[in-house]
Amino acid sequence: MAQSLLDSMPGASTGTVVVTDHLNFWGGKRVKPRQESKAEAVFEPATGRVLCQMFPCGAEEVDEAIRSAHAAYLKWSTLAGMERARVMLEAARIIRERREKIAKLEVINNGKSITEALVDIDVAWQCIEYYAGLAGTLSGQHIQLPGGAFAYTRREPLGVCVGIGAWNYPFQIAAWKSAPALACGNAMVFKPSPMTPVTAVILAEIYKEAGMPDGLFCVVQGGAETGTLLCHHPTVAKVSFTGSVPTGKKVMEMSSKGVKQVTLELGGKSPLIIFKDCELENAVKGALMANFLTQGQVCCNGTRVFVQREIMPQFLEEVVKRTKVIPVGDPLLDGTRMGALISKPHLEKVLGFVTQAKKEGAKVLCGGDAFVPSDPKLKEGYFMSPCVLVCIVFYIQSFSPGTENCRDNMTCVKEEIFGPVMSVLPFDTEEEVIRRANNTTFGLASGVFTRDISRAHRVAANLEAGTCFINNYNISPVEVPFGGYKMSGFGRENGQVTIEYYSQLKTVVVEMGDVESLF
Ligand SMILES: NC(=O)c1ccc[n+]([C@@H]2O[C@H](COP(=O)([O-])OP(=O)(O)OC[C@H]3O[C@@H](n4cnc5c(N)ncnc54)[C@H](O)[C@@H]3O)[C@@H](O)[C@H]2O)c1
Ligand SMILES: C[N+](C)(C)CCCC=O
Repeated sequence: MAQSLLDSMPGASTGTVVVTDHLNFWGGKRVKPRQESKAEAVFEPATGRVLCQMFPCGAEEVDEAIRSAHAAYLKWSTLAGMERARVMLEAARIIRERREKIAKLEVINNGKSITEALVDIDVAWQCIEYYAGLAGTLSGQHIQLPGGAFAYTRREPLGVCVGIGAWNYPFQIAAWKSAPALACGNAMVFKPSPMTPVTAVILAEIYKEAGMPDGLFCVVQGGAETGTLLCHHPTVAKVSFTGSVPTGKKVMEMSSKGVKQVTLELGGKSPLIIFKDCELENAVKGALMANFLTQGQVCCNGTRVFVQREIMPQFLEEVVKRTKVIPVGDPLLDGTRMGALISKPHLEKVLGFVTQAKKEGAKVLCGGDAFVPSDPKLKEGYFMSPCVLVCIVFYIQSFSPGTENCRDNMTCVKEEIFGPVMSVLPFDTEEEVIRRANNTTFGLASGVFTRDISRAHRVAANLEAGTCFINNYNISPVEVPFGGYKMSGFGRENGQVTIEYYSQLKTVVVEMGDVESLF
């Protein structure tokens, strides 16, 4: 069925696709929803049109999906790593072959530009390929003990893992969670965001087509209620969650009841520090990459841009000049660089942050307004113009003039906006900027632009964040671990280390002589 949906993609344009296929998947097939009365409309962000209905799964459906995943796990986990790798490589090949069609569907459901969606799909198959490569390398240790006795360790899967995804990278998040899970011999039940239910089920079909046992990767649709059922289910061994901090806390609390392992990939308010000795053009490009991918709806975005005072005028001039010419519009057109935000309420929330920033004394240097493209079919879309705020408060009574705190206390500098809004702040010294950069409860990412190699590594070592980009931003190859410090979460996705988050170690102790009993 997905093939028929994907087959309609080459000719598809914004405003033309309607998805009527069932979006649940377990037991090796799409499953008709049972709670039709609970339907929720899913919108195409670029047009505001209804794309499909999302029917949340109830307790019976969640249980059925988990039982189907468990049955598949019993088969899959007995295969050798190399056997699992072959199937995963075939899945990666199929995704690569259908990348344009999957990317188009992702754009229609999410609103991001086709240029970015193609990269997301490429990252997804690369991730599956990477973990296929690791599947055959999973091994334990051999430990020699006195008297010829020995012990060895086995790296074993956890069982049925749950993946819960956010709406900003729907297909990629499903791949980032499932690839390491399946490589280790687990099964996964994945719940996409209710706002982007469409493409995870395509991944499920591709996994099946590649040769995975029925049920190995299941998709259940729904929101908080369905997520709660998944976190409480006794058969589930682990929950890997991507989303906001408040929901992450709930997931952790629910999972703790069943002593389930948890990975939390949460929000951020990451600092990007630009020193006066930087290569300015690269720093400007880095700041744009740090703020405007996926309409700014990226967890690791460097939204607090600290610029050393001496280069502030040049930096602002260049960053504003380039922000003003970002082509915003139909996300399916090759020339578009910024599409639509995920929903109308989210767009209003982001615009509200800009209004609040103005009230608190920030200056809007460009953008920050709702944007209506000239194409009539996009009139109801959720577009806004990318915004640069400069957060310098001189003589506002409610703040202490002349101190750094007054700027850093603005709402736009403290809270995750999750939209195309860059806040620029001046700084003077390295010591000061590190203190201010770390003055947040988040710790997902960070960045530094400088030509001074010692300073770059010193700053990277002192920033409290899971990632520090030196002289670039938002580069995350699948070989490199990704995850947060502080309230941005724990556990990692990507890289070799993630194998540890989807497997457990068994120790086997072997006696070669007689038992020496104390009794
Ligand atoms: N660190 C990362 O890798 C990463 C990546 C993408 C997004 N994010 C973060 O995600 C947020 C935006 O995404 P969002 O709006 O989808 O987040 P969200 O927390 O609202 O929802 C995330 C997922 O959790 C589900 N959910 C909601 N309530 C639940 C509950 N009680 N139990 C179980 N599941 C529940 C949702 O249906 C959705 O699938 C931002 O804060 C962003 O920074 C983080
Ligand atoms: C691929 N990026 C741009 C690093 C985003 C990772 C997922 C975060 O929202």
